[in-house]
Amino acid sequence: MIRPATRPRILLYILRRDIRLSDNPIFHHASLFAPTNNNTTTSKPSESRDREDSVLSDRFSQDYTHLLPVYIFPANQVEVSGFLRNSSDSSPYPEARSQLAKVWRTGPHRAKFIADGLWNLKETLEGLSCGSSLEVRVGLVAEVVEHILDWYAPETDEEKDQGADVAGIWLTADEGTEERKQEDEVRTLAEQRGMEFKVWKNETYYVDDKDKMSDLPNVYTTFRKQLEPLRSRPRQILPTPTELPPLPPSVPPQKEPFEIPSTLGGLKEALLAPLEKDLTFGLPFPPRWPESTPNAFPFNGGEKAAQDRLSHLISGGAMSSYKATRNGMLGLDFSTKLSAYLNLGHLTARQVHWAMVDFEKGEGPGKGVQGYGKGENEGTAAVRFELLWRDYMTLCQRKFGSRMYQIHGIRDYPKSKGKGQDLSYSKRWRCIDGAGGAGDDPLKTLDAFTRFRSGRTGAGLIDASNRELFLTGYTSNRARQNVASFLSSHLGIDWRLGAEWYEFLLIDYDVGNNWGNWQYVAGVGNDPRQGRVFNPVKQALDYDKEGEYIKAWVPELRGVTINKDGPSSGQGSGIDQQRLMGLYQAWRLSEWEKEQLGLKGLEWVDNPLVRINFTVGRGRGGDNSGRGRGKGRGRGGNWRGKDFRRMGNEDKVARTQSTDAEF
Ligand SMILES: Cc1cc2nc3c(=O)[nH]c(=O)nc-3n(C[C@H](O)[C@H](O)[C@H](O)COP(=O)(O)OP(=O)(O)OC[C@H]3O[C@@H](n4cnc5c(N)ncnc54)[C@H](O)[C@@H]3O)c2cc1C
Repeated sequence: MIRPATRPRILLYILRRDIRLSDNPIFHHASLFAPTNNNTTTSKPSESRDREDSVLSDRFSQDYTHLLPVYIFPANQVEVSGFLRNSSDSSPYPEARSQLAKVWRTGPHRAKFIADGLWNLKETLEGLSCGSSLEVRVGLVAEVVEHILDWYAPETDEEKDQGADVAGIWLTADEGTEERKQEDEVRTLAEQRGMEFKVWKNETYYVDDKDKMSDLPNVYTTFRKQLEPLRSRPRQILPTPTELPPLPPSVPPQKEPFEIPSTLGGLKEALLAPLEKDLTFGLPFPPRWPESTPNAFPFNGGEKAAQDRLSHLISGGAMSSYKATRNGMLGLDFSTKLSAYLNLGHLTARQVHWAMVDFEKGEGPGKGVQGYGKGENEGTAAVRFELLWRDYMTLCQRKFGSRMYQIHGIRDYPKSKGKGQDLSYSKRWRCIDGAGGAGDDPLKTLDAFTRFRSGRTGAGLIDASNRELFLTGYTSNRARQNVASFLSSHLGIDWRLGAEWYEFLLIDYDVGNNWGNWQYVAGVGNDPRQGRVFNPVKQALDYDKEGEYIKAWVPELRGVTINKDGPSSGQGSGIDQQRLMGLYQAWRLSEWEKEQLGLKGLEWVDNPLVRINFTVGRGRGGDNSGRGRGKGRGRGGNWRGKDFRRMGNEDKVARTQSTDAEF
């Protein structure tokens, strides 16, 4: 049928975790429908590499006159009651809380970061001066899409002449099970109405050339070896559009009973209002910001902020020194802090790769920085290695689907005599509903989980990390590994509670990366060396050598003096390690010192959840063999098995007793 040229043909673009204009296949393709279609690229070296792969060779049967980009806050994942038009209205949706711990699914830190990203994109689109913009909606994704389609659907002949057709719906693939369900529902709507429907590949991957998930190895190292050398793998990035089809002449409003604020401040307020009704988030002793402790993640969300961060990492030399600093816990640049930008789609891993290539070739910013123009260095190689971990966890999400969220994880246990897996081989967990088979008292388990969340376990490193996470939405990879190991191994608590808590708080939360990493550390995921346990005292000695991180976030312990010129216990550092023991676990301080520092009577000092008996000093109780030393991705320095053998010759501490949770 030939339609009148004036009748708008709308392409509906449902944005999800692809909140950027650059290296975005949907915006790139939509730009081909722009009225003048004279797209040019920006002149930055890393953005000027046109791709010639299959994405660009797609041809579309439709042509579109208008582009309607819509971002939807999904009501099952983000609490949307703050968007209600009238305070007397109530939300038609249940609260967006997690299944087990019933905590919010999206906390304040991530909510603000998402809002920043949306506003930045909206302003960027409007800045193109071609009539484009971004619309924000709240609700269940399929319901919102249906509302938009219904609003445009003509009911009378007159409307048919004046109206517009939504002729296609595009969105970017996402691997979570809920996201896949959304996709299916929207596909059904599109098919029912005879529209074009296309799910575009998620372009934030570093490589992603695995189409058959049965080919994905269950061990990361095998996967990585298939792809090495990593520097030669990534595809080119897409040019940034300079013109897009305009918004349709009229745009459906947000469905009642909600309304969308017209400013960034208003958007944040609406997102935060329900969360701020209880700022303790259910904790009797919520962490408070310690005086003079800086935030290690003071960044705003958005494509511009992501690009600024990337430039800073390259020009300031942090990318090149990454290998040496990545296990840090304090400060701005010990690691890239790009995860949130990548996971919300403000940046792609390929943009990171090509920016590093420019540096390595001496073509982009960073002149004068060590390694400029000298090819791949230890730091840039290590960043690529980690970006591939991100791919891998995301692909595991695609491969294993809902098994990522099951208590027994993705591990294959032997078949039982009848059918199915014989789960008697698997670990028993302490659960807050008592269903984990550990014979625990659910109330005590809940109490321990509450203390864990509050940063009041008595293990300094764990408490510092959990307080930091609560207050900032970020904590380092080193700290995350210890925290996850502590909850799942030392406390024996259902690791999924920890994963839900992280989902609530992390700015960089990503379904595959969060649940995959929790499984990995809890020993039910794809770690080929199962049963590893991180010893948080040993780890603190290795990575918080002077206790600065613990003191930063657990201010009650700032009075514990560490003699830097004292006997070094053979470490040669001059740090008195006996003193550190009291910082790493305050129960080890003398009664006199506890009294002096006002620590007496604090539950986490007097009754820690776990007492890790640990001796410092060469040759005391340790096994110097170095057997079983951690290899691979820097997860070493941890302890394996019941006897907690020393893992490396460099270790000067030995654990003399096994630990048991004291609850
Ligand atoms: C229990 C636990 C939960 C985690 N949850 C998440 C999560 O929800 N989202 C998330 O992005 N990462 C998660 N991680 C992985 C890792 O801790 C973060 O990616 C990293 O700390 C983010 O900081 P960064 O960007 O400075 O990382 P960098 O050290 O600078 O690494 C560069 C990039 O590589 C990727 N990366 C690094 N380490 C990992 C890893 N172990 N697994 C997958 N990708 C990695 C990230 O995209 C990161 O931005 C988790 C790790 C653990 C142990």
